[in-house]
Amino acid sequence: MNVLEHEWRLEQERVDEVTNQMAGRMDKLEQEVGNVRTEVVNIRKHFWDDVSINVSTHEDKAETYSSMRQQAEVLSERERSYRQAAAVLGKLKRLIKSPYFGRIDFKEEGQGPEERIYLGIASYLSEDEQTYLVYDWRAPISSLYYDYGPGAAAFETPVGEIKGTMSLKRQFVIRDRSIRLMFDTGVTIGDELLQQVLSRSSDAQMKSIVATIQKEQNQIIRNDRSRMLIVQGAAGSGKTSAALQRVAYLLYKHRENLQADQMVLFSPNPMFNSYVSTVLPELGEENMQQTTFQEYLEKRLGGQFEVESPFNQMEYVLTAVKERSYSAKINAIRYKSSADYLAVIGGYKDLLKQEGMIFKAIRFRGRVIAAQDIIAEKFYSYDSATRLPNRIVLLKEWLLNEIAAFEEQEWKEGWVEDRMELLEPEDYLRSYKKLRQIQKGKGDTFDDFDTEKEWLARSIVHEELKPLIKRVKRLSFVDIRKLYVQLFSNEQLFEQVAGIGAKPEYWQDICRETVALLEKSELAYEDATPFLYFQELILGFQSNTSVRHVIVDEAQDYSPFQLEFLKRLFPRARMTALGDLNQAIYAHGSVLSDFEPITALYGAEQTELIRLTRSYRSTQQIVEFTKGMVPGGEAIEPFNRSGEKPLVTSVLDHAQLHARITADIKALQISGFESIAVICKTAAQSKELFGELSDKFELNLVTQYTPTFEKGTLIIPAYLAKGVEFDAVIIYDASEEQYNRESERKLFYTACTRAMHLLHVYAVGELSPFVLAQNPLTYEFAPLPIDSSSR
Ligand SMILES: Nc1ncnc2c1ncn2[C@@H]1O[C@H](COP(=O)(O)OP(=O)(O)OP(=O)(O)O)[C@@H](O)[C@H]1O
Repeated sequence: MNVLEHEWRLEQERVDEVTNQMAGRMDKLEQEVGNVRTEVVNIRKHFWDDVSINVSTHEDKAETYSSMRQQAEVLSERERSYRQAAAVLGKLKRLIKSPYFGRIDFKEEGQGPEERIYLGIASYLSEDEQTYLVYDWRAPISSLYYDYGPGAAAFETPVGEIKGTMSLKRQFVIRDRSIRLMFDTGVTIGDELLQQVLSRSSDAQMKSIVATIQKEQNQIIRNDRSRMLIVQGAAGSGKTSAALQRVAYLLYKHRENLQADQMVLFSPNPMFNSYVSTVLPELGEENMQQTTFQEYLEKRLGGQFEVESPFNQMEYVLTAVKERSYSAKINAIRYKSSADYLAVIGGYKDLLKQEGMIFKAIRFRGRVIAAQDIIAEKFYSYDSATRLPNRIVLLKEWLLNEIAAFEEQEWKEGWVEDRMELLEPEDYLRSYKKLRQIQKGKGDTFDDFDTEKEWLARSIVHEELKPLIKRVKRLSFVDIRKLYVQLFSNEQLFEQVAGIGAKPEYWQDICRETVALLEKSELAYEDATPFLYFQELILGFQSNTSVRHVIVDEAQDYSPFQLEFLKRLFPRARMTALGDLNQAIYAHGSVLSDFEPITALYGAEQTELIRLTRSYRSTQQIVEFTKGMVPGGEAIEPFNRSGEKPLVTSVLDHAQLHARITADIKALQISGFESIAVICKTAAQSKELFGELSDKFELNLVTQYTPTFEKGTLIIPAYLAKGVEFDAVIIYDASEEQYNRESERKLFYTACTRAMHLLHVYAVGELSPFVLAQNPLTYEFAPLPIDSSSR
């Protein structure tokens, strides 16, 4: 038997020993969980049997109360034990099949013997609770595994750095309690293991990467210093993966005072949310909150406006190039997402402190309770040093008093009497009964016809005024919409806050379009965040102080407005912003194209930037082909995993394109590719292609409303494929006509970088310059067929 075989046998013996112990503990726990469950059920069933109820005297009442409390405490203690035992059992069920994935032998400088440390997804102690048989991958000592190879090594603990020497680093793949693979590794965590992991086929759900976290990713996961952590990473470099393991790490490190629902992930679309939702549960943690920025905007503005979705905006940007209003729209999008416009909104708010607020008159049945100018006058009579939102609150109180004073008189009006006569007998009776109850409480008698009539009249007025009072309480007397419109309809005002010459190109068109949409109660996507931001500056920010950590994926697609908004919305949270400049596909450009706005959010001293340049998703051949498409791409390093070169095929027309793609999909399915995506440029193109191909095989069309990510063959617009990956990618039409403008470069790059193992690019006619510019050695080329009979 050679050394390796001998070692393998010893390790398997240990696996057997540890998992046998686990099995023993699970048996005990299962029994315990069963017993506690029965107890809980019994206590609930007989709760009142053991409580002595006697309320005759004061003492008896106190005794009854204390006996009830005791019983409730017993119940909640038992429920707690049940939950705890069930959680441990759940953890063991996950651990037993694959108790650990790594081992390091480490000797601390100047301290006792060398220690063997085994790492798994959770820690596991020996029966006597003295020895860690498995360390949680998030324990301080576990970082040795990710940061060092054999040799001098050190790790941070809450009490300082511990130095020592690592003599062995070993990796395992254990399935069903048996070692399937075992490697002794160098500094990078086992290329062999990573090779294995990365050559798997893609999945409908993202996988955890704890066994193969790379050193630079570990820096992201364990970074707990900065208020803002920015990760700029190449496509497929593991930004999302690192962020999710980071959530798990933070939940572990701060388990005493951080819960999963205090962390929020902002994703690019709902489908992505479903794609990543299993990673944390796989690691034994509860999921964090997940949302999209659009969902938040809908929640806040959906009642007032029809808010355009970012995908509809994107569809317009990609398809309407030839429309007359196109350039104006693009300029509007850019300007309204810019730091300049953010400053304009801030300046406008400052101006409104002094003058210019617009209110809606408070009217009731056509009569004015408080006129616009009176409200404005009242507003500006408050101390100008008081913040706008506080002045609005004072104004609200004043208006409510005005309404109350109005109500005091209104019941005498003729319409009330008319209304009373129309009351149905049941309504009358109900009011009468209610009134009697109230009178009884006051100790008065109620027998006077006039009092009854007055009361009834007052209650009619009060009911009628309720909706108005509600609107005032919601502060809808502030005419935010008109105030916002002013910026685009009052040139002098705009110049006053923005300065002369600050207007973007196509200003007149932008103004016309903005006003027209708002009048129809529609809000373009580029206006939605500025509008909400402006509203909150005036009415006060709604903030969520319980959230402690915000993770923004695809942060390059967020405007400075949106980031500023998130900062204000979660004032007590730290932020992790993950992005890739080269995937900034929205027309408003990218915050990360210039780190300024994002760094400025919390200031340079509270901000850290980590770059990831190694790409893990795609084969070396795919990375070599795609990296040349984007500026700075030369810094992207492929992981050493080999595959076929991307295949670029030119076809004559769409009929031929469809025939080729159909044949390609069939061949890929036969070769066993489980997830195949045909990536189109737009939703419109995807829908059309789906119409062409859907009767040929099982096919799914992904739209902005698709809630979950499925395996199989699908058609998807490029911008919805962000963040996800497929075994094989077919680019629908990489022709010059489709991908030519500079703004389409990043979209094309994003589409191509979704491929893990295989990339096939088709084009009708002339190839896109983004393909032509690549080194011809990085791809295979099938030129235009001369003979169209090959169709
Ligand atoms: N350390 C790792 N071990 C194993 N797999 C990894 C590792 N890092 C990344 N991967 C894999 O690489 C792929 C890409 O990872 P991920 O989606 O997190 O990258 P990303 O940077 O967010 O990509 P993109 O910006 O292109 O959406 C995933 O399949 C992920 O599981």
